[in-house]
Amino acid sequence: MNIVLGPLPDNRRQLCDLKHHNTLAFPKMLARHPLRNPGAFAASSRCRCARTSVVVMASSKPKFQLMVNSCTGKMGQAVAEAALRANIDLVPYTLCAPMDIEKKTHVTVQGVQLELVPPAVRDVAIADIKARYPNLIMVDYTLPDAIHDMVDFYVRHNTPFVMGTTGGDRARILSEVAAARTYAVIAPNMGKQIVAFQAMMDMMAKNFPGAFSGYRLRVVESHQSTKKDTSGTAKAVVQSFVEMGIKFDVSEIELVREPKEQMEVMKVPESALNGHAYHTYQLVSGDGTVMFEFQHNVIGRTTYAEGTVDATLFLAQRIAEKSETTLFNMIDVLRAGAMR
Ligand SMILES: NC(=O)C1=CN([C@@H]2O[C@H](COP(=O)(O)OP(=O)(O)OC[C@H]3O[C@@H](n4cnc5c(N)ncnc54)[C@H](OP(=O)(O)O)[C@@H]3O)[C@@H](O)[C@H]2O)C=CC1
Ligand SMILES: O=C(O)C1=N[C@H](C(=O)O)C[C@H](O)C1
Repeated sequence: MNIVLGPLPDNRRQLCDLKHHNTLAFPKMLARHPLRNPGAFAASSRCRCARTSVVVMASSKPKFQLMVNSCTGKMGQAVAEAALRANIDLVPYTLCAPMDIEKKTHVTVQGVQLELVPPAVRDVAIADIKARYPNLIMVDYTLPDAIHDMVDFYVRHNTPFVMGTTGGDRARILSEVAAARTYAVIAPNMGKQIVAFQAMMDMMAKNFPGAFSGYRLRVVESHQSTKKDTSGTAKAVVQSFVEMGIKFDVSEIELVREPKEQMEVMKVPESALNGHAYHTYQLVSGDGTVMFEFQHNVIGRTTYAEGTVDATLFLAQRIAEKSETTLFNMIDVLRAGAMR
């Protein structure tokens, strides 16, 4: 007889199914049962006795270790903090930009020291890090200038990664990562509700192409003055509007980076000048009689950091089950019900 055990939430029933087994014959399996020890339960574990063969398909939480790169930066720091909140094993290293490591060797996240690994030594260091942390996933929030170099690094070392960094040649990045079959989640926005908004716009474009033809689009985005590039989120959303029939080039997106204008025009609170993301998309009909406006305004980094942690958990699950698909975006993570 074969019993195939399905994923959660059937685990309660699974435990009942297991009760008829002689527990002495199955000590290992019962010890690894998700209800007893969720962390240690591996996908596709197999257990046999004289009477019954049990193939366990469920995996509640695959074990992995997370290395958050660029923890000297705002998002790197926020993601590392979110990972600690989620009790994820944080690897005590972080890739950083070229710097003088004679002067600074570590960065601290919530009291945890992470050793800085600059580009000059990272290709050597990674072998040792992978040996010590065999189920390694990396998170990348570096800068548009560094994005291709970082992608090449993850691909070269076949290191699964979640990338929120914007900029670069997105088509080139996606095709390179897909061709290498390196497990990855890549998206310009990790905030759950913003991802849902993007999915909605995408569905509208697919279902009603041309629905807004003849409309004029105005896109205004405001971010902290240190942000050099145009919002990656705005660029992605504009793509859906173009598919809905609107003529618009991403170079027409209006960037607000001046603190005075941010406070007076965009109504950004002073306390958020160093970390905010305000986006407004306004669509007006050709004759000016109809207007639509969509807006998402975010203060701080928490929503993006939490979404990034969700993406790492999702990716760990896909790796554990040896998913045929290796490249994902945040809409995939949302659709899988993997966002808390
Ligand atoms: N997907 C999403 O939801 C979100 C995406 N983002 C994107 O994330 C990126 C980072 O944003 P943010 O954290 O605010 O920016 P920051 O400027 O605060 O941080 C960038 C970090 O990257 C480091 N860095 C630069 N080059 C390298 C390199 N070669 N290797 C390793 N680290 C490097 C910088 O180091 P140093 O300072 O020494 O140069 C810095 O610590 C941007 O592209 C932004 O648009 C931001 C928020 C949400
Ligand atoms: O740099 C930021 O801050 C953000 N960058 C992402 C983008 O460019 O779309 C996401 C969000 O806007 C915050």
